[in-house]
This record gives sequence, C-alpha cells and structure tokens, in this order.
Amino acid sequence: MASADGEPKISKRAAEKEAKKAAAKAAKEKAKIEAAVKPASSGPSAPVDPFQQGWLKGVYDEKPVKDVHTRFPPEPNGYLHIGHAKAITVNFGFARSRGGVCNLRFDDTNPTKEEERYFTAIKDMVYWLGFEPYKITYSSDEFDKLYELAEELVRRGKAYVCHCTADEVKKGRGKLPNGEHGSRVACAHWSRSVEQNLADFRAMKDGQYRPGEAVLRMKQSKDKLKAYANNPALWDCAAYRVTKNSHHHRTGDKWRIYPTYEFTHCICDALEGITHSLCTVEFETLRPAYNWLLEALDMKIEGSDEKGPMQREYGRLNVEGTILSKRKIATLVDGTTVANDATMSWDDPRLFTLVALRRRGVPPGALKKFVLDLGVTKANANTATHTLDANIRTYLERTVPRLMLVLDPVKVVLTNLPDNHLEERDVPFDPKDKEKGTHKVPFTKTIYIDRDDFREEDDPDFFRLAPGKSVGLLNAEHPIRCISFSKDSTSGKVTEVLAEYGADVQPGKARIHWVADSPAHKSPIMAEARIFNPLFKSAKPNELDWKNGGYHENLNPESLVVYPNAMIESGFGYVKHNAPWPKEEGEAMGVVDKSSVRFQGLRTAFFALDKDSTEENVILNRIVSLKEDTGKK
Ligand SMILES: Nc1ncnc2c1ncn2[C@@H]1O[C@H](COP(=O)(O)OP(=O)(O)OP(=O)(O)O)[C@@H](O)[C@H]1O
Ligand SMILES: NC(=O)CC[C@H](N)C(=O)O
Repeated sequence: MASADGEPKISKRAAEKEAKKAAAKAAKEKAKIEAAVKPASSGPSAPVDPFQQGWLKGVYDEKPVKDVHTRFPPEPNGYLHIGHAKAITVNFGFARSRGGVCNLRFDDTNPTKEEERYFTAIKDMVYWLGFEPYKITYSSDEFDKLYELAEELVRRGKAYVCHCTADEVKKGRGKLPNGEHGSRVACAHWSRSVEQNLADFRAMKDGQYRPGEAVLRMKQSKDKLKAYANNPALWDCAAYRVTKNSHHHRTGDKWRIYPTYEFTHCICDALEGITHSLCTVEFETLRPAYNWLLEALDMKIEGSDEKGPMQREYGRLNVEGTILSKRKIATLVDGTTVANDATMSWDDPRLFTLVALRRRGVPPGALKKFVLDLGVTKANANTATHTLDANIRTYLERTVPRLMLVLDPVKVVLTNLPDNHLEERDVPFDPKDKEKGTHKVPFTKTIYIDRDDFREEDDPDFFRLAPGKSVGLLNAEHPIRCISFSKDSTSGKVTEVLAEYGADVQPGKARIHWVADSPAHKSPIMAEARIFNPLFKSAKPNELDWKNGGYHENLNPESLVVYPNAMIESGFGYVKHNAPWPKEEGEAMGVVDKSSVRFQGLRTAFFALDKDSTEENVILNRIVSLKEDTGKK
C-alpha cells in the first residue's frame, strides 16, 4: 500500500509555477468543454440533437426509413470498455432519436470464450447508460436458421466445403512470401458439385471432421468482388468451421460446427429487420462481403430502401494512457497484486472497463456526453484519460452535492470555547443550486482539519494554519489561530493543534474545510478513502511488451493511495439517502448501486461510495480530483 504522504519534494517556486501553468491549462480545457456543451445557436433555445448531426445525419439521409431499427452486437467474451459506451450510445441513441428501436444482440457464435457473467454485465451496462433494448437476442437462437441458409447457399452453388490447410488458403489468397499479394487461385475444392458439397457439409455437421479439416467457404472470389481484389479478407471467407470446444453454453452439445462472424452478422441483421447496421471502421473492408451474402440469399436488394440492412462504419473511441483490449487486461486480472494486498478485478477503478468506471463513480451521463462531445464521424476518436477526467469533473461540478471531508485528519481543540459549545449552520449542498437542499453543519470545540492544511513551521507563502497564524473556516462564522501543537514522539506526526476561535481572531488569507466532533450529530462519519492514480508508470502503456510481462514491471506503486481514517461531515447521511446524484440516465430509472452516492468533498475531490462499503465500514472512491493533478496541493 502506498503512503498518503509520499509525495515527491519539489522546490516551492517550481511548484507554484507548475501549479499556475496547470491551472491555466485546466481553465482552457474547461472553457473548451463548456463551449462544446453549449448548444449551437440555431435559433432561440433550439436544442441540437447530436444524433441528427454530421455523420449520423448522413447515414439517415442515405436511408431515411420510417421505422429505424439498429442493434448493439457485443461478443459476450469479456467486459465492455469505454469504447463500447460509444457503440451503445451511437446505436441506441440514433434509433431513439429517429423514433426507432435498438436490439441488444449477443453475438455468441464462438463457444470457447463465452461466460454467463459477461452477458449479465453487458446487459446491466446498457440499462445503466439509460437505454432499453427493444429485444434481447442471441445469434445462437438462429443456429437452425443459419444452418438452413448455409445449405441453401450451397444449393445455389455459392458455397463449397474446402479441405485446404491454412497455408494453402493463404497461398490461394495470393499471399506471397514477401507479404505482398499476387494473383488469386481457386483451390481444387472450389469446383466440386453441389451434391458433393452438401454431403460434405452435412458430414461436417455430423462430426466426421476434426477442427481444421473442413471449412464451408463462400464462393465470393468469382463473383462481384473484383473491385476488392486486393482485400485479403475477401477471398472466399469461411462461413462454417468445426470448433475445438464444441460445447455451447446455450445450445449445449447440439452443434459441432459454428457459423463465423462473416456469415452470421449480416444474416442476423436481416432476420431481425435491422435497417441501419452501425459498426466501427475496421469492418468497412468487410462491407462488400456483408452485402454479397445477403444478395446471394435474396435477403437484400441493392439500392433499395425496402429490403435488407445497410452497414455503415464510424470511428472507434481510443483512450491513451490506459489499456482497453480484453486480452491485455486479462493478463492483469485475477492474479496480479496491484499496489495493495488485493488482486486486480475487472471492476478495479483504475481500469477503463465500464464496470470499473461505474464502480469508480463516473455517472453514466458523463460518459455519454464525453462520447458525443468527441463527435461521431468516420475518424477514430483518440483521446486521453486526463481529457476524460476533465469532462467528468465538469459534469460533476453542476450535478452533485458538496460536503466537507477530511482525508488525513489532525485534531484541533479550540481552547477558548466551552466543552459543550455548539453552533449549527444551515448550509446549502450547492450554493449555486438551492434545489439540492440544505443541511445542518455542527461546529464544536473539537474539529478536525486536513494534515496538509497545517504546517509546523510557518512560511510567508503558506496561507493556511501554522503556529501563530490564522486561517478561515468554510461554513463557520469566524477564523481560528494556532497557539501550539503536539507531536507523537515515535512517528513524529502532529497529533493535536491548540487554537482559538472567534470574532477577535485576525482573519486568515484562506479558508479551509473541517469536520466537527459532535456525537449528537453522528459527526464525524469515519471512512476509508481510496485515491486512484494511473495504473502504469508509462503514459503509453499500449506500447509496453505486454506478452512478456511488460505490464507487471511497469505498474505504478502509487496507483492506489488509501486514507484509512478519513472523516465526513454528517450531511453525508442525507446525500446517501437521496442518491442517485445526479438523477439521470439509467440511474433515474432505478438502475442504481452504491456508486450513485456521489458528492464533492470541498477542496478535496469528487467521491462515490464503493460497492464494498457497508453502514459500519464506509469506503469512498475518488472519482476525479477537483483540478488536474500537478503533484502539489
Ligand atoms: N473502441 C471502440 N469504440 C467504438 N465502438 C467499439 C469499440 N470497440 C468495440 N466497439 C463496437 O462495439 C460493438 C460490440 O463489440 P464487441 O464486444 O464484439 O467488440 P470487440 O471489438 O471484440 O471489443 P474489444 O475492443 O474488447 O476487442 C461492435 O459494433 C464494435 O464495433
Ligand atoms: N458489425 C459489428 O458491429 C461487429 C460486432 C461483432 N460482435 C464484433 O465486434 O466482432
């Protein structure tokens, strides 16, 4: 576990310069975000529907049908990540904006990788983001139909069973030893009769071939794909293959052969009545194959609005500074000890899976807004974790209540007050938004302040509490002035500060937060606060040699900093009982968990309740800092 006060020492002047630079940068970034949030001035308060602008408008204009029907088709082979938030938002949002509907389709054609927990987590995330699938479908529900259609394709002379080895297939595709593509050659199996192919395909189905011995391939090569002659993906793609592990978690042992993505996806789109099949740009090269198969089966009439789905591709969302790929994350999850005693899980708040972002406390609305602000175009949207944080920060600023929270408390006894001194103030949860309500903040003889707000030796550039110095208190009437302090002889840490309070105390140059000791108000509420920093030391973890332990060597020992004795003021009870904050997206419809208890710790950070938190053992996760971290408070 990293220590809370293990910050690197830097010279004061350098630190101030850094802080100023960072503040200017943050202000610029904030202005940029706010400008992006503002609706375009297209008349008095005309709201701009982001799903009817730019690239998405173009997609609709190409096929302006009345009943728009889209789908979000994840493979249930892992947890969704922030890139999928874009895919969900685009598919569901586009359909909703045009008065249409969107299916959630589990693309479960690969029996080796699918697990029940992924289905549940994927569904939860769609609802949490505020979308309701019109239907939840499974590609595996169509296995019978897909098989029939494969036989039909064979009957139409448009598919053949191929027994070539992988190398022979590559050669047939024209792949030369120097990596270039020469001319393509049909293999010996290409010209076999329909009867032979049908018999052989049935033999595949009946288990007479082992994996790799036989593949049903689509006869695209001598068809209309000449324009794509250099596209290596389009050389008689496989339609069905014999898989190694043939047990499917939904269809059991019924099948030994399974359809490929290239065969399944477009057919499922057509069977579900999908009008606009929106996916990411890497599928663009497969679009001719998508159309070819549907046309070969008369499931699409080219150029017609009436029949068949239309595939269009948008840019991926890539986030620099973290890893998103399931395979890469899997090398860390379930086994790696990361900067504390626990092993890493898929929902570790340092990751950018959607379950992790949710657990960290990021609101679903902030994610959707982030995706839309980056824009939906054909270009990949490349961004960085700190840009995401800046967006989340801006989003939270106007939507969550504020409380005082002390991360690393130092006791301050106000010697000039009687033991039973009690002041109560009505404090708004958000001074700019009365609707969030107010709460009573007690002020008593003993209060706690943050260790960072006290210095044993004064310094003219330090504006908070130090011997002989005064400082103002947020939400209290008067300032306090330090008289003396005591330290623990073993640890050398300050244990108690004696101070005086009142109208006679000279005002300080700053105001700090605090929490009072008032058992009658159940104040303070004790909590463990977890602060998350980048998981890797490298700013570009995707460049690390992840297959050879590159991630493990590069883990940031400060990626988790725990404050075990944090204190929250008693207004936290109200915040907890009135969650979600904000009431938006899926959370407004009741899709809530502990992470929807969010607040801003004044002068500290935005926090959310962790899923392992209990009544007795409160655990908070830092969602984001209040300012971009500069390494100095
Ligand atoms: N980074 C991303 N940005 C936008 N959309 C994405 C991104 N990654 C996947 N998608 C889209 O989400 C949908 C479901 O994806 P699926 O889970 O099958 O993808 P994947 O490519 O296997 O994900 P991974 O990136 O984890 O390998 C697809 O339409 C895919 O195009
Ligand atoms: N066309 C698509 O959207 C592709 C979805 C598919 N599950 C994949 O990513 O492989």
